Amino acid sequence: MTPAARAQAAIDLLDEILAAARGNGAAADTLIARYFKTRRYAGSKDRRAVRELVYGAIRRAGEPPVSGRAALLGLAQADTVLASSFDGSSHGPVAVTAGEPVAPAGIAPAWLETALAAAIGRDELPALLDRAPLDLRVNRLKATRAQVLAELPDAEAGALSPDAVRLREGIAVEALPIFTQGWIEIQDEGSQLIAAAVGAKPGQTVVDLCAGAGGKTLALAAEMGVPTTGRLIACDSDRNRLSRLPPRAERAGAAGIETRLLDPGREMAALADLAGRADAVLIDAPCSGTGTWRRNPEARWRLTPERVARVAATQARLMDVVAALVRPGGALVYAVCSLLDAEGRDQAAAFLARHPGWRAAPAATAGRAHGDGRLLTPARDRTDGFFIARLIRPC
Ligand SMILES: C[S@@+](CC[C@H](N)C(=O)[O-])C[C@H]1O[C@@H](n2cnc3c(N)ncnc32)[C@H](O)[C@@H]1O
Repeated sequence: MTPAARAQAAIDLLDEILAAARGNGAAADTLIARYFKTRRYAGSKDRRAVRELVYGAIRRAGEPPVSGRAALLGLAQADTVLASSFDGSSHGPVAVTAGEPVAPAGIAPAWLETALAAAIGRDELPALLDRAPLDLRVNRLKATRAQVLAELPDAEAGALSPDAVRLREGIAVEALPIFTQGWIEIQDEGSQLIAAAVGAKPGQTVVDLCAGAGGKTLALAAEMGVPTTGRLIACDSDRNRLSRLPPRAERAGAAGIETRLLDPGREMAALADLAGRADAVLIDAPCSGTGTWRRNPEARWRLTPERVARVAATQARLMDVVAALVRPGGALVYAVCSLLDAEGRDQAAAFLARHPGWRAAPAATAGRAHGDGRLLTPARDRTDGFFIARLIRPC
């Protein structure tokens, strides 16, 4: 592909990504993969170059641009080579006309910038869109961090989690023998700290309420040394996600994890037998994902105040419902990969106000104190953005 043809491909993709953002369609990565599936003439260098253009344009535009072309013209403002590809050549973008819309540069839609700046300060906002490193979690059930580092000469030990290994450059981790043998999982170092905040121990009963495909469940299993005399119960309302957990657990050597599919709004129907019996319950709650823009920068084009309010209502409901599972003196660990106070600090404070006698305990050693929990941010902690609170039921 010529540079101009690559630019036109990026414009077409950006149009698709914008339409998906408006209509709650597929993620950018999925759309890019689909696009190239039907364009076999594009070689690996073309794909990489188009992807760079697409993500560069997405990262640069805080507000959703009016079109893919406006997004790429915005990126071209600081890139003369890209600007010169708007030359009207065949397969390339038509030449620029006077007064054409150009997407303004920005971090996020204005309402989100204001809300995030209130939580973390304006200085930290640009790092929300940095390129994320690739973090791995060493599976203690199968290997030590020293063994994994010996297999990955370009990796370094993570600074915050004892199991973290960080790669500066993305590599095809899933093709590595140490992956197929279950020594490692792909997991952001901040996510590893959420699992650690649960403080799960052998012999305990631990519930992972929103386990998804089990990223944190497997970290909990490694802490508990499964199989043990304890119980680890992974739940989710999404059958597909939850069905991906058993094969991962098998690879990780984490036998004995129970899975339970929950009916949203009727979660306790499947959990009643555990009432008052859990040493710890982790709610890795569904959230707006404002802390993960390093990986999904177009997610900020999808958010609306109404969406945040909806997800916040679900978070509060889940906390109230499953508090009943926690035994006296046990812990409810609440976490979101969002930096909005409406989903983090304010949720923990409102829960404590609604549940007299419960108290907040230290949730992690990393990050900064924020209300009744802790906040991890890309700028200060070099992790995705998270809020974590550890709430203790009265004895
Ligand atoms: C942040 S994700 C969890 C990620 C997962 N813990 C991990 O480490 O990979 C939130 C999860 O909450 C689930 N969820 C949403 N509503 C739920 C509900 N009412 N009960 C249980 N899970 C729910 C979603 O399906 C999603 O998998």
